[in-house]
Amino acid sequence: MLPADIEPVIRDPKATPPGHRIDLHHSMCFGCGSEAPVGLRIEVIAGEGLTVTAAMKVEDWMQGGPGVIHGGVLSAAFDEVMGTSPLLLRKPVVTGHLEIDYAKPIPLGSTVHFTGEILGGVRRKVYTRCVAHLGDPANPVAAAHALFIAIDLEKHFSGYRERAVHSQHQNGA
Ligand SMILES: CCCCC/C=C\C/C=C\C/C=C\C/C=C\CCCC(=O)SCCNC(=O)CCNC(=O)[C@H](O)C(C)(C)COP(=O)(O)OP(=O)(O)OC[C@H]1O[C@@H](n2cnc3c(N)ncnc32)[C@H](O)[C@@H]1OP(=O)(O)O
Repeated sequence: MLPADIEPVIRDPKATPPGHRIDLHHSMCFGCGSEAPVGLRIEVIAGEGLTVTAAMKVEDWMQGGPGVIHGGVLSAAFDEVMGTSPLLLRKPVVTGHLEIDYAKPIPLGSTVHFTGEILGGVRRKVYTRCVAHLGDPANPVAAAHALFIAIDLEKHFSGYRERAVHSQHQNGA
């Protein structure tokens, strides 16, 4: 999936320091928003270099097959974790392509641990990967690759902002 012309990218010196939450999105986001009525509420933590980590408790409402997580919920979680990582480059992005390998069923009640990293970039394209496990990094339960495209925030959302759902505490993103 990685292109032949992929180039190394460099963490921005002003990026969120390792160990701190990367918190530049909005509170009503399905993936990370603390005020979204339904959502994953994932906190993505900056790691060293081009890495991020996150954890997500698998709640009953995330059920797909009996007793296990729905694949789309896991996909959304991967999207959130990997989509936040380009903020280490101080680049806001949207998802262009996302692919998941589901290796093992993930039981309700478990905690999924994510480790993501930026692999490189080409022009506006940022290539990432992420691995998920349930506590033992040597036993992954799923893995993902995704391509994100850097955007101009104002331009990209200009035609949609009047539809935005706002929290009671802010005017929205
Ligand atoms: C403080 C402010 C707070 C505001 C917060 C709001 C947003 C913040 C955003 C991010 C920051 C924070 C955290 C993010 C957290 C989670 C992430 C979740 C992300 C999502 O869940 S987001 C929803 C799903 N996502 C979409 O809603 C995208 C719909 N889509 C489009 O909006 C356009 O499609 C777009 C913009 C992608 C491209 O359009 P465009 O016209 O700008 O550019 P263009 O087409 O030229 O593509 C440029 C280069 O990407 C290549 N390319 C494009 N698409 C490709 C594909 N699918 N496969 C392979 N390559 C692809 C081209 O081939 C070209 O490559 P090359 O350079 O080689 O020519």
